[in-house]
Amino acid sequence: MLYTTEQIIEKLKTLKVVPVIAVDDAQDSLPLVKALSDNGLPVAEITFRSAAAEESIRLVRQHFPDVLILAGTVLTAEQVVAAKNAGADAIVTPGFNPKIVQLCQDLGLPITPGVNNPMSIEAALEFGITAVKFFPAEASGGVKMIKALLGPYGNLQIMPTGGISPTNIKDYLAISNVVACGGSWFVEKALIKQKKWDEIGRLTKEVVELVK
Ligand SMILES: O=C[C@H](O)COP(=O)(O)O
Ligand SMILES: CC(=O)C(=O)O
Repeated sequence: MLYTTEQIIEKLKTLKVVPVIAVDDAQDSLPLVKALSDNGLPVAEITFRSAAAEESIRLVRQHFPDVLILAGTVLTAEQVVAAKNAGADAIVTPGFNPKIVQLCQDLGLPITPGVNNPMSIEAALEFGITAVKFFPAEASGGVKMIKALLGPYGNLQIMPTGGISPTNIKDYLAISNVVACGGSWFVEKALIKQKKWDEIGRLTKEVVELVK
């Protein structure tokens, strides 16, 4: 089913954490998403940083119909179409690309574009978008920068990503405009490569407990 942006944001608010993943072998996405889902995180941002992204989204959609799938690192129109056809619930981009935003809006596909300054935020507002990714969060000034941006742009709903870890995630989530944080520390490429599903499950449980 197609969710609205509002429904996606509501789901993200309950989940609080979004695993940002890149798998080289699409088959790995199944035990990976099972480890996440079984341990309290039925969500994955599957990024087009690997050639296996489209197939991974398709497999996860087939095997885990209830898992929220965000397609991440979407940089081209072709990737938007591929992600939609494979069954992604929403598109996430690292930066603000008006062509990608327009295409998603034309397709009725929710998009959370990346912003990290007033200029990109105002570009998003021009498209009627108030739910944004703040990327790269830590390198762009982190919690301090978000608080400064919320002065003029107090109605934003924000998903910080980039440099989030167990040591700072609670500081981000303490800001009421932050709906969820993206992160890869518990789904690192090395863990996936070595098929450490139990370890990923353990780390997932840890982060779910941490943000409760
Ligand atoms: O760029 C990487 C992803 O957006 C997630 O960031 P991270 O690896 O710092 O958690
Ligand atoms: C970082 C991010 O938001 C992305 O790659 O989509």
